[in-house]
Amino acid sequence: MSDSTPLFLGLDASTQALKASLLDADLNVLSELEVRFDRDLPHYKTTGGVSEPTASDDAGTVVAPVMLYVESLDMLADRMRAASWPLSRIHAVSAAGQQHASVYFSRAAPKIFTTLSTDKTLTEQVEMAFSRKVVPNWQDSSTVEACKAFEAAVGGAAELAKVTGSKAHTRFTGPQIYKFRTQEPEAYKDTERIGLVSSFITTMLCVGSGGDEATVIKGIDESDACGMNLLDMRAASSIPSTESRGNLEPGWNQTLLALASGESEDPSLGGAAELERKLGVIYRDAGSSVGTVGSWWTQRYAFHPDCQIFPGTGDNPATFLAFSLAERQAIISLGTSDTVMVATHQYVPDPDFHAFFHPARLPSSGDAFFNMLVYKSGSLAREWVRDQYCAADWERFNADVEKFKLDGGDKRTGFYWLRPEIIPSGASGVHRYTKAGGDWEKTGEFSDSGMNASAILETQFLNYRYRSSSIVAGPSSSVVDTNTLPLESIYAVGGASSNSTITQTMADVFGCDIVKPVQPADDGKGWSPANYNFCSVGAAYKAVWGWSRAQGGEVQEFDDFVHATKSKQAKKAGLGEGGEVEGGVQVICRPREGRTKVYTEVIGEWKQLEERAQNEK
Ligand SMILES: Nc1ncnc2c1ncn2[C@@H]1O[C@H](COP(=O)(O)OP(=O)(O)O)[C@@H](O)[C@H]1O
Ligand SMILES: O=C(CO)[C@@H](O)[C@H](O)COP(=O)(O)O
Repeated sequence: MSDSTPLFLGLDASTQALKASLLDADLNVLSELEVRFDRDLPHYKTTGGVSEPTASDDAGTVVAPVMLYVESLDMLADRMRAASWPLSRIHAVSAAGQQHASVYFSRAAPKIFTTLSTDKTLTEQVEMAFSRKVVPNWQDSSTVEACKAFEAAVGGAAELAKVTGSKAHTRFTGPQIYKFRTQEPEAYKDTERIGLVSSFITTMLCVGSGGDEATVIKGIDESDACGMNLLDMRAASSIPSTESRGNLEPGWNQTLLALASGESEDPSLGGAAELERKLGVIYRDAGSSVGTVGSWWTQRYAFHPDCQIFPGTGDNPATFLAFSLAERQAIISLGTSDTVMVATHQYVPDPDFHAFFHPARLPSSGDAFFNMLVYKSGSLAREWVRDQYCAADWERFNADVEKFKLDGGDKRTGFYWLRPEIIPSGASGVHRYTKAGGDWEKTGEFSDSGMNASAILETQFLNYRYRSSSIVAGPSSSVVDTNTLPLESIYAVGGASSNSTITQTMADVFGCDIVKPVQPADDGKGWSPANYNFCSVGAAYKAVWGWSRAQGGEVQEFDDFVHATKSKQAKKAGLGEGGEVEGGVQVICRPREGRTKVYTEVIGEWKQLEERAQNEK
């Protein structure tokens, strides 16, 4: 790499850390850095990135101090400089932020953000730029009343999902704004703008001295806006003439804005029109720059004055971008919670899961979306089974999965909802069923405790397969076809994807390949697993895509751009494809002969049992 080649930065402001990835124009990840909130900024006294609840907090309140995020930016910038990252060669930056969480800018913010001194840190200068000192975290569940009001306003959970892509969720931004406006009307009045974490980081990248007060606070990315319960995602043609959604396309739903802003309760707060103004523009083209890096960054850290800033997006949309999914491909993240993301060209709203706009589509291209399923009972539930029944040992857990996996004989299944589950909604408790010839019967414990290991994995993957089938079938299909395999391949990521018994079971249940991304090894002698932070890397891919478009070359769809650039990357590294590596992706598990049939035969009955278990006390 010569000393003048352009570099690109992706940021990920997630729950527990602010992370950065440095890439070159061929999408090679060169280096990564992070600031971990609990460890590196202990004076904010957070645990897992969030504050201890205070006596005055409502039940379920989970927040973090906004200045924690500001100070993490100061610290990250210092770390990038200390690690000798060539900041002056960074040509474009894009950020990702934890979804749903909102940041409240005060009336003083535009002035503060355009009159900063380079000699001082952000932390020393911007405290008064926020009308709310805390950021409600995505784990917050204190807005149950607001959620009820949101669903009632449009005719129920299914209707709200049709309008906004999701039923009401306590963590979503609309219900959070409703709560803030109700509990702190004066602070709401003093709020100039409301952003998401992604738009807040994007804004902070543009601050300095001498900028334009009117535009220094940036708008909200269209894909991230889908996590707010405020954006009307319906096609314009399907909106009844009696409903309006403002001037933008797609735009904020006016009924929901009126509700969140308390239009009928306290007109002095400005109603829907004022809330719409506070939310600002929606960026429809994530590959179009929102401005250049602010003078605070150029003067203090020697960023190049032409460095372009691209709209920030949510952490899940950014992770989605790191994989450029084709239709019928999915990402399954086996982390603390399990998350499934499936790409689709149809808008598939469903109260069980979330629909988002594709986070990097050309305005001229057709519809593109992804659906996301979020499960609380991911690794924590698997760990519980391991600890209760498998001597707290993954090796033993794996051996039990193999020994007791379902076959053509006696059947058993279990549901392990240790905390109230998201899908199916509100399901809780541990429920086990067996079938030896006749009907399924509820049982206390299985005849062999090792059966729990296979039961939990099989039930989790049958669940993900069943819901993936309904996404792939599209909105018009009322019956889920469980005989057809929904997916062609799955990217497995997250901590538990290192366990090959788990990924093999996933391959068997879904009947498709499980893959992982690879990149040219540092020694140039082959491929190595891409173990980078996919979220900040996905954000950086978007910055490279947007920057390349601005260079006047051929305008490509994001996914085509990433595929073409990666093949170039492989060619440059002298690496051929073939064998287990194709398109920068390595197959790690293939379904075993005869195994998928076992699951296809049982999935219908399994679904009925899931409904039964959901209704059990
Ligand atoms: N060998 C393994 N087998 C199964 N699960 C594992 C294994 N190693 C790690 N995990 C699981 O991975 C989880 C952490 O995943 P990670 O993606 O790091 O989480 P997050 O990013 O959500 O904090 C742990 O809770 C653990 O149960
Ligand atoms: O709420 C959701 C998705 O709906 C979470 O996935 C948040 O987006 C936070 O993610 P992390 O900070 O844990 O990565």
